[in-house]
Amino acid sequence: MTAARPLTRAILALGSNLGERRGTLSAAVGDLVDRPEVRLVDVSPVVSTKPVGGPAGQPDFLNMVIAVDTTLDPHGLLAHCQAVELAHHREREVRWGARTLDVDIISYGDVHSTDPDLTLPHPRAGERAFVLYPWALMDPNATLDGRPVPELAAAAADMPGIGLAELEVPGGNVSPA
Ligand SMILES: Nc1ncnc2c1ncn2[C@@H]1O[C@H](COP(=O)(O)OP(=O)(O)OP(=O)(O)O)[C@@H](O)[C@H]1O
Ligand SMILES: Nc1nc2c(c(=O)[nH]1)N=C(CO)CN2
Repeated sequence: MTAARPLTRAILALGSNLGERRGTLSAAVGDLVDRPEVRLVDVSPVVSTKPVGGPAGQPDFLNMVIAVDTTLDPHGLLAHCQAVELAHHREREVRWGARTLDVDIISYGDVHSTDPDLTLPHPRAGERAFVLYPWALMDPNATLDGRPVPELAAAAADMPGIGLAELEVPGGNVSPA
């Protein structure tokens, strides 16, 4: 008999700038936690953000983050996130191009990895207000590599393009475990 993996806290970032963005984010949160190995711990507000990088003329994004506790290993969690992207018709054509749904793993416990298929923490998270700002709203005490997320958010270059999209969030805020 194999021992069950311990629960690990992971931070996932979701973004959508094509289609019915709010409905997609809401459904994706449901899909991400619709298996016994993944439990929803916390949900950020949804923010409206200007596209950073990628082709010009893209629509604005809605972005949010969630915290989950999971018994999946890091690659199992990545495969699950990618399956949820595919279920929402995510296509990979242009780097940083418009997409119905993007799900990135921002952190997985305190695991560090330089594997290009799964770099942890996410290599660009510390500069991205579209990740840091909703994360700081969800958890003002959060840290990324030992640095306070609210400070990183305030310093992020894409901050001026950001605003709260709505305070009603998919799934509603749930209490930390
Ligand atoms: N922490 C991570 N979370 C999600 N994907 C990752 C991570 N680290 C590496 N990857 C790899 O990045 C690849 C490209 O992912 P994706 O198409 O979502 O990139 P992107 O969202 O366009 O850009 P970015 O990586 O800058 O967010 C994935 O196939 C995945 O294997
Ligand atoms: N505003 C915004 N810009 C982006 C986003 C995103 O989610 N929001 N995702 C990207 C690649 O992951 C690249 N640029």
